[in-house]
Amino acid sequence: MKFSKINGLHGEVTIPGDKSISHRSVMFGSLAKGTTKITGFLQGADCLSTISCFQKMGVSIENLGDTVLVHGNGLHGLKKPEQVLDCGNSGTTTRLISGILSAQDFSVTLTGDASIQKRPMKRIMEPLSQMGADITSVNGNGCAPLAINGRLLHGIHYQSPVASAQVKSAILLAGLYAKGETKVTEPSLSRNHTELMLKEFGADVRTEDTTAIIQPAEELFAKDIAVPGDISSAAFFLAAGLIIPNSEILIKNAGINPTRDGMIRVCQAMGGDLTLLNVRKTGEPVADILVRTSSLHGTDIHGNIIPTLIDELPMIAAMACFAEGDTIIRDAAELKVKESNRIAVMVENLSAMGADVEETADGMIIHGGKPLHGAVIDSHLDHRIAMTFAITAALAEGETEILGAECVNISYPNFYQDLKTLAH
Ligand SMILES: O=C(O)C1=C[C@@H](OP(=O)(O)O)[C@@H](O)[C@H](O)C1
Ligand SMILES: C=C(OP(=O)(O)O)C(=O)O
Repeated sequence: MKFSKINGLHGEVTIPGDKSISHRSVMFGSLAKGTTKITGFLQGADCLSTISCFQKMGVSIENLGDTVLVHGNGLHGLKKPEQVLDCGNSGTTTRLISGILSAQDFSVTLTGDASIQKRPMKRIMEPLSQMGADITSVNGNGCAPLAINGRLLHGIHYQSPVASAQVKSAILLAGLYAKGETKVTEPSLSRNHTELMLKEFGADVRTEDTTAIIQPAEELFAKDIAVPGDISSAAFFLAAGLIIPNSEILIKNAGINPTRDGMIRVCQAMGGDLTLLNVRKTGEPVADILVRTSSLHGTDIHGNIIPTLIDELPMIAAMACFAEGDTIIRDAAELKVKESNRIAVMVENLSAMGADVEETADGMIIHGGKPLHGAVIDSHLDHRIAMTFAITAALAEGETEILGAECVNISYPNFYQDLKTLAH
């Protein structure tokens, strides 16, 4: 797909549903008694993989488009699937479902696409095994396919070496079924949707500092969920509105959970003109964000803020190319184990466009201010990389071609249409 310069963005864009919350709504709804009505569900390929996995385990799920009805089977109502469960491209599906499956009374094999089969699963296999789970990597490489023989589990207190909501959630979900209390302490707080939502479904879960604590549950109960817009999807238009000259856009319905709002804080620290309007609660806090073209300056991004903007770092790195001075991103080694190695892929592609950017062991240094030119960009079939470069191309001289651009269907199927509408 080919992209070129944009002279300004104007108008409004309504952000599609949050991917993390959409996955969890289907999972927790499937384990609850009664019907969970989900509105604002993200119809991205990852969330459809989650629906398909639970349907294969006997849960009746009606996908009506924006609304999804999950007719839950109760905490102990999943059935052994007849086929292998295919998690597609979704790390969230693979890791969270593993926590649930470790405690069922059947065996199952989980797999996914070529990218999923390279992503690290030891990070969940180790703590789940400590809880008594029987979970193995079929090829012995610590990656999917995973063979899980459901077992009786017991609670643990796990000190996670990484701030990862997927690791934390896998353990908490296993903890729903375990004997005794389960605790997860992480080095800094990752997104807390599992804790907030499981509580709404009736589980006894609480947070103390960076420790999440769950008690075993007898039942979960259906709960209607209004999914807020995904701040990680909004991030592309936040950046675009700030860096594309002559822009003024209203980004509607963005979730602003404090464990996810690092992008907003970084844009402000760089001198971005952002105004949060109509701040409200639809389960989680939500706002409309007014963005205007701004002169940005470089910043230092490291420490506890990293998990709150982990998926936004590719876009932030590209945005920093248009800021005055240096932007230093540290403590972000997790980027290497996403859908692609997002440090290497960002440095490779930004450099191809003429940017002055250095790869470091746990991040990047971006020397802003160099004019960019069009190039052929390999998305490595990573949706965040494709969207980042569709925006970056809007500021580059000449044409940019993005290979594998259709992979945006993972998290934002209408992304290119929305960009086109704002550009007119
Ligand atoms: O729990 C979640 O929904 C997610 C957690 C993050 O992954 P990690 O837990 O691996 O950091 C994030 O990158 C991913 O897009 C979604
Ligand atoms: C890392 C991501 O997702 P997942 O881990 O669910 O594949 C992402 O959406 O950027």
